[in-house]
Amino acid sequence: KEKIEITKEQQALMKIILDAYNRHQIPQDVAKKLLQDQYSAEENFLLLTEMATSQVQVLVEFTKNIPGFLSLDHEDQIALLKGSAVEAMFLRSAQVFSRKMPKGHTEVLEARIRKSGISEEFMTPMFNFYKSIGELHMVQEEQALLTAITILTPDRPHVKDQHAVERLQESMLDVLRKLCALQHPQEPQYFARLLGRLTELRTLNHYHTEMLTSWRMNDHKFTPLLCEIWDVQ
Ligand SMILES: Cc1cc(OCc2c(-c3c(Cl)cncc3Cl)noc2C(C)C)ccc1-c1ccc2c(C(=O)O)cn(C)c2c1
Repeated sequence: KEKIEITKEQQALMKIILDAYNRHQIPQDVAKKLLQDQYSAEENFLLLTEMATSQVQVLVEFTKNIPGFLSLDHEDQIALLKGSAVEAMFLRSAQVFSRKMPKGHTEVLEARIRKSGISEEFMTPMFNFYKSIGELHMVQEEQALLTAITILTPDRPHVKDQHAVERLQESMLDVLRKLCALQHPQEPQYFARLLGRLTELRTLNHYHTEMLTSWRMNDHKFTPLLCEIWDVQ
């Protein structure tokens, strides 16, 4: 039985990532609106757009706290953020569904997503993903590391120095691997299951692009920040 040891510097890295993950959350007033406003498809779309915009801001702050990220080439930093935003947001909203929010909020949020102009064909993979994340019962550290690993994916479009990104991602993957082994000793394949979710996440990118197109076809407007990060309009 190999002795799994998380080194001092890996513990320091873990603490930085976890603090950043917990420090940046959607402001309560935005989350509270979930329960108040009306339920028309229009209202729901606007609320979801507001949450997505707030979530992108949260994501940028989190990313800036990933050790080594700010030392990357500046254009690569942008390419990584644009390339991973949708996946990181699906990961976050899945985690919110599976655990974080007070009971009532989850149903309300699901109802709003289901009635916001997203066609059925994208609902199924989205809620299947939410369910598959929920079934993992990830601890905060695992969620934070998985988000950082998603952001540090080297083969995003337009990334020039992929090796520099790979090195950062590999150090995160090593900590996550050890953490999984320590947290789930009786489930040796748990780490592989987590990485499998990252593959499922990539398929959601494709659906999301179609979702954006269909919203735009119905003349839905996005905020400047979403237009910039998702290259729409
Ligand atoms: C739950 C959701 C949805 C969302 O995006 C909403 C959207 C999506 C889309 C869709 Cl529907 C599902 N998953 C990912 C995408 Cl990105 N695609 O386009 C839009 C808008 C532009 C209509 C953005 C953000 C949250 C979200 C995230 C975190 C929290 C949170 C906390 O951290 O404590 C509390 N609350 C209420 C949260 C809500």
